[in-house]
Amino acid sequence: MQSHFSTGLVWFRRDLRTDDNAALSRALACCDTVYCVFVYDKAILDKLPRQDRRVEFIQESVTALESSLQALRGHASRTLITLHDVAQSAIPELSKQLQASAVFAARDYEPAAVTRDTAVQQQLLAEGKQLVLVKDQVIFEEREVLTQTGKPYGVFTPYHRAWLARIGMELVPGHDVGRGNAVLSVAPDALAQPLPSLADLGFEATNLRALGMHGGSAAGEAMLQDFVGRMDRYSEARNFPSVKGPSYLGVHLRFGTVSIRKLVNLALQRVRTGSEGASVWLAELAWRDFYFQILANFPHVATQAFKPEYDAIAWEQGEEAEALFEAWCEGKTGYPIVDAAMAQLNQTGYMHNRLRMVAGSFLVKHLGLDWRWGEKYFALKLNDFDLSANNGGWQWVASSGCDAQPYFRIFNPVTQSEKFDGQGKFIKRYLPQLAGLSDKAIHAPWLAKPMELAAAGVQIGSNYPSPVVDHAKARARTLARYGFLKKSTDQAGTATEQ
Ligand SMILES: Cc1cc2nc3c(=O)[nH]c(=O)nc-3n(C[C@H](O)[C@H](O)[C@H](O)COP(=O)(O)OP(=O)(O)OC[C@H]3O[C@@H](n4cnc5c(N)ncnc54)[C@H](O)[C@@H]3O)c2cc1C
Repeated sequence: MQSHFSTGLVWFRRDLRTDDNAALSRALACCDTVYCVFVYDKAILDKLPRQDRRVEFIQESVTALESSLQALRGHASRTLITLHDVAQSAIPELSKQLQASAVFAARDYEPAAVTRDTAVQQQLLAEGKQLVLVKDQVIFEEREVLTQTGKPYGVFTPYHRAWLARIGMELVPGHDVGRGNAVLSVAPDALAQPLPSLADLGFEATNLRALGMHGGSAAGEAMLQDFVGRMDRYSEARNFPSVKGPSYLGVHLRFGTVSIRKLVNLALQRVRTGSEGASVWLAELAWRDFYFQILANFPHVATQAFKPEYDAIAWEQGEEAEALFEAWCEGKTGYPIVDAAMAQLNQTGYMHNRLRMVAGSFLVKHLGLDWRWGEKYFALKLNDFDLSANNGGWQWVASSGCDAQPYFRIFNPVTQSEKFDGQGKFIKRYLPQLAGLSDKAIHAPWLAKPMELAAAGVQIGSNYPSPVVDHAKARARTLARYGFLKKSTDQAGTATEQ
């Protein structure tokens, strides 16, 4: 395979930064001239609603990327070519126009991206050009951490141990982009169009800015710095949705406005000084890699259960099921912790991890709905939506995934609410109509005394819904629904509740 090219093209996708960027670094190292492009891919964008926080985040990130490339080049002329087109055909076309003999990009592991990249590669090969895909999004790819018999891991704990052992005592090496000013080229005049605005792309502004969220690597760095001071307390704080416990970096990881290696190295340095919080956070970053390798090694999970026997579950169907689904999507189930979680998702595009588990479990194990319905809704709404982690999370709550919770473990939404939002602070933030209820009543308002409800101005069935299902009955139905798995998996034992 050729290792030196006169002209190369860097195709930015989920790596919208210059710092520690593997594709950019590789292109700078082996080309005499390097062009850069970002494609607003119509194959993806045309399917999205016209207001989408992710598109706004990307648009801001692309603008910031252009500034970073100009800084790297040491010149304020247009460096990043942007296209609004179908990437699969636009990239080979552009490489022809630029006479680039190689296109460099960070490897993407999602099935649709793999199909697109294979098609691009074939078109380039037909022209005698190369598509050079490099690892950037993950610490270890799907064949890098394997069991002793050379198989992919399906259980997290031994994977995590092997993942840490593979990193060893060193920090994870980064990617140098120092040669930028010598090799980066300005965009040719014909392609040096102004960067498209949101309106140019056919999208409308969302509440992203009002939420204080910004795209771009400077915003990612600011968020990281904000978290660094909290990292040591992560293990205690991360479970309580009203507390600023997690990093909120998911969306920056999704679009590559932070480098995963930088995060892992920061965590590793803290772990080595004995920080429990850093160790737990590092494990979350390993979960991210874990689900990436699950999707890459077992691509059937994108549409089917990881454990095939779980595809035989008979989910609720029909009008009533659809009405329950709608109530869940809109945060009108009558269970405050679930409804507040859904309100957080709908209003901000973020949902706290504990609540993703509780709201997800509620959909599957209280409403009896197919986990894929919930997965699809999260995919539409989450700013940090990532097929591998979302699918892994949903298959975890549905018990159909690798290393998932056993099917007979059913989160009790009221107990979860009492445990993780004891004073109802989170609930009150998203369901202000319940703000007058006591710490005890807020978790299950339908059980409150009429006097307390009246004093708090809460009318069940009017300004707050009655519960759409009864917990005990729903639980019994779920145990029956999953019951046929008892023999085949031999995992049942005693039914437990969390
Ligand atoms: C049903 C369900 C759906 C989910 N969907 C997504 C999704 O679409 N995208 C996504 O990134 N995460 C998803 N998660 C995992 C997790 O909830 C989010 O990563 C986390 O809440 C993001 O917030 P944060 O950035 O503040 O995370 P932090 O707690 O600060 O963690 C740091 C990073 O570690 C990674 N991470 C943390 N937990 C997990 C996990 N369980 N699995 C994989 N990676 C993890 C993420 O990249 C996260 O940004 C899902 C979990 C569940 C239960």
